Amino acid sequence: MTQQNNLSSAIARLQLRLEQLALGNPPERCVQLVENLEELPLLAWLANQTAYPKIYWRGRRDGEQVAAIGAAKDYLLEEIPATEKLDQLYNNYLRATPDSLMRLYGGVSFDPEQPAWQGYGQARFVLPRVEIRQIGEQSRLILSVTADDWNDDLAAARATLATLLPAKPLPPLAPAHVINRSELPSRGRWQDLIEQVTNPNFIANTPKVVLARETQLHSNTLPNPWTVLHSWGLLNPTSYQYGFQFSPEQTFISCSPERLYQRLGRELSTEALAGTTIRGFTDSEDDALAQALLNDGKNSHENQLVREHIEQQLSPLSEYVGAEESPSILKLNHIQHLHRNIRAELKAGVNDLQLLQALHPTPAVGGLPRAAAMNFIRQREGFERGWYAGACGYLGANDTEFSVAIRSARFQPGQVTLFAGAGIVSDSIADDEWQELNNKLTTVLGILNGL
Ligand SMILES: C=C(O[C@H]1C=CC=C(C(=O)O)[C@@H]1O)C(=O)O
Ligand SMILES: [Mg+2]
Repeated sequence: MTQQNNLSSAIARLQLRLEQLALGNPPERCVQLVENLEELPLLAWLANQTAYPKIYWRGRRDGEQVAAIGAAKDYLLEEIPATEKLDQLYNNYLRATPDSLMRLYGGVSFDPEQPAWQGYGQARFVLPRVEIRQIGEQSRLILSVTADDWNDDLAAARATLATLLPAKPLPPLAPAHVINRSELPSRGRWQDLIEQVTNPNFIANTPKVVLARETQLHSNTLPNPWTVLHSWGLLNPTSYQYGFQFSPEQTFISCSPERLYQRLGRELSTEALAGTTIRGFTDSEDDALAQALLNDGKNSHENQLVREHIEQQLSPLSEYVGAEESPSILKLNHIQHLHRNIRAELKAGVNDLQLLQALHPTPAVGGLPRAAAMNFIRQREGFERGWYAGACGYLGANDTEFSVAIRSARFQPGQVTLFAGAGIVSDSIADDEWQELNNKLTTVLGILNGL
C-alpha cells in the first residue's frame, strides 16, 4: 500500500466513524478517534496542509514526532496572569479525563509583564483537531471532537478532515537575500548593559542576568520556515524541534537543546543547561575546548546558579530532588554547553501549572533572583521577548513536556527575527558575551544563507 493510500484510507475510516458518532449522544467532554498509519515524513506532510493552526513537535531523545492541524479548542490567553484560564483548561480537559490521549500543545511567553506578540498571547494552547503522532514505526492519526456545540464541532471536524492533503517534498532551501540587518540592543548598548550588570553593587544582589539580543533580517525571499526547521534539526539531531504556525503569515520555530521539564506521572526530569564555548575543528581541539569549559570558573558559576535554583524551586513540590554533582558536555553543531541532569519524584497532586510556575523562567534564560533579573530585562533589554525563552511543549494528564524556546526564530512577512542570549555573571566580559551571541546564531544564519 502506498503512503498516500494508507493516509487517505485512514482518513476515510475516520470520516465513517465520525458519521456513526453523529448518530449517537454527545460525549461528556471530548472524543478522540484513532487510526493506525504507516510512517510518513511528518514535517513535509504538515508543510503541505492548508488548515491552521499548524503545530510540529519533535521530542529530544525518544524521537516522538507530532504534526497537528486545526483546533478543536484554541485558547489564546492575553490576560496577565493567564494562569487562571489555563487552570480551567487544564482541569476541565486533562485532569477530568486522565486516561485519554488528549494533549494541549502550545507555549507561554518569557515574561507575562512584557507586551505579548500579536497572535501568540501570554500563553496559547491548542487541542488539535487532527494530530499524527509518530514514534519509531508506530504512527497514529487522531481526531478530536468536543462536546461543546456538538453539532457544530462535528461539522468542523468533517471540514478539517476534508482539507487533508498528502505529503509533498518540502520546498527547497533557497537563500534569503537579506536587504537589511538590525540588532537590538546594539553593540554599544550591550557594553552599557554588561557594565550595569557586572557593577559590584548590582551583582552583589543580582548574581546573574541573562541578556539577549534580537537580530532582524529583512528579505523578500525568505525560505519556508518548515524547511528551515528541518535543516536546523538535521544539524542538531539531539535538540528538540518545534514550530507553531497559528496563521499563514506568522511562524515561530525553535531547535532548542534545552528541556524545561518532562513529567511522566510523578517522575520529573529537568536540567541545568548554561555555560558555552565553540566547537573545535579537530577532535583534539574540540576536546581541549570542552575541558577548558569544564574548568572555567565563569561558565561553571553560570551553570551552578541554574542548578541550585532548580533544586530550590522543586524541593517544596517533591519527595526527592537530585542533581548530577558535576556537569558534563553537550555538543551541538557549532557550540558546546555545560549540562547537568536533575531528577525529582513529585509529591502526590502536584500539577503542571505549579511546575511551570516554579521552573519557568529558569536562570538559564532569566537570572537570579528571578524577579530582579526579569525587572532588569523588562526595563533595559529593549525588545519584546515574546515566546523567545518562553516554554513550549504539551500538557498531558500523565505525560507533559516543555522545552525552553531558545535557538528560535520568528517569521513574519518579509522578515525573520533571530534570538540569542547569554548569562551575565560577575566575570563576564562584554566582547566575549557578544561573541557568544553570534556563536549561538551561526547554525541558523548558515541555513538562512543557504550554506
Ligand atoms: C539564553 C540562551 O542560552 C542559554 C542556554 C545555554 C547556555 C547559555 C549561556 O551559556 O549563556 C544560556 O544560559 C540562548 O541561547 O538564547
Ligand atoms: Mg554563557
